[in-house]
Amino acid sequence: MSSPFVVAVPSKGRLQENAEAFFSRAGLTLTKAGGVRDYRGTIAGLDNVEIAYLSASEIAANLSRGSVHLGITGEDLLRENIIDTDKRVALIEGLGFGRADVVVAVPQAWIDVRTMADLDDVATGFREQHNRRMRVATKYINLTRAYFASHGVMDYRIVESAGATEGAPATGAAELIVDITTTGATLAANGLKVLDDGVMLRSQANLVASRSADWSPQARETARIILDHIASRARASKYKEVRTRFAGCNQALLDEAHNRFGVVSPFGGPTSSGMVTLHCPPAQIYALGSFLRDHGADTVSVASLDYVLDRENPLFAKLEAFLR
Ligand SMILES: Nc1ncnc2c1ncn2[C@@H]1O[C@H](COP(=O)(O)OP(=O)(O)OP(=O)(O)O)[C@@H](O)[C@H]1O
Ligand SMILES: O=P(O)(O)OC[C@H]1O[C@H](OP(=O)(O)OP(=O)(O)O)[C@H](O)[C@@H]1O
Ligand SMILES: [Mg+2]
Repeated sequence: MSSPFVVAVPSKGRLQENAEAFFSRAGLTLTKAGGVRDYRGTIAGLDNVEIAYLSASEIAANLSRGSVHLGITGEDLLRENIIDTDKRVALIEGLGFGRADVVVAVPQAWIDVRTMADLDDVATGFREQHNRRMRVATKYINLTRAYFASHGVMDYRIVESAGATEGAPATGAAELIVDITTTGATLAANGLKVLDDGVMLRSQANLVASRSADWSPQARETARIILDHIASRARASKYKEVRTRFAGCNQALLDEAHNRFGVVSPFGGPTSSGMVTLHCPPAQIYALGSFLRDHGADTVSVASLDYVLDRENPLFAKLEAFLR
């Protein structure tokens, strides 16, 4: 038997729920043979695929070392934990959940400090005045070093923080912090503010591929099938299906609909009786329906799409380009 194709999925919390829902929408049902406490699973109908339930940071580590082929984890963890991130892993697709900004935050009481340049001034002054460097509490050590260096801030030192980072300035453990924020509630509760140019990274959960996994021809074929499911669902959710039939429906009208509303006609132009099926971005549905009626349509029907299977698979194309 050949070695399994491994997909790493977050093992707890919001990321797990969202990741399972994401696979399920793509028609891929994850099942745990041994119940909720099992840390191995399968995908219904896909033999030789193993699901590994791991913490989000372990997923980044496993992708880096190649012990899983695909995984879902946050971009922040990838960029922090993998040197030369874009050489070791490919971020195939942002998934729209697990959103969090990695930010530089200082006490609100520092009213004159609004930017990284202000912070640089304060850092220099701090060192002269206190004879030691200003401390930054964070678990994002590599991201912080790179970002501070890119803004020319040198006079600081990092205090590694495992948790409750936002409390560090109040307890005197550090002068400022770098951490993730989603709603801003935790920063506000701790009397901190984000610098105007202090957003280091806008992170979200990504579908990620490992360069150093065992990419045998069979593994590539499995990836193609999984990514084909995902791409067909992604393509479907970008459009609604619009159908109509009226005598005045012609190619010129469709060209105008394409230019004005971003409509595509996947099955070609109108038939001789003016019947046509269009795909239209959801936000333009009403505008398109009005346009078609203005030009003679009596009825325009609009339906949601579950899957659109195209010959092209942009996600697999991205993986192939990365592995080349
Ligand atoms: N409000 C949030 N709190 C924590 N993580 C969040 C939040 N919003 C999004 N995320 C993302 O979720 C990921 C972290 O998930 P999680 O806390 O489960 O992983 P972990 O750090 O590996 O686990 P642990 O906290 O047990 O060490 C990161 O990519 C992070 O950006
Ligand atoms: O901007 P906000 O919406 O307030 O979210 C940010 C906070 O949420 C996370 O902690 P969480 O409570 O998830 O616990 P964790 O640190 O154990 O992940 C994160 O570590 C921040 O502290
Ligand atoms: Mg966490």
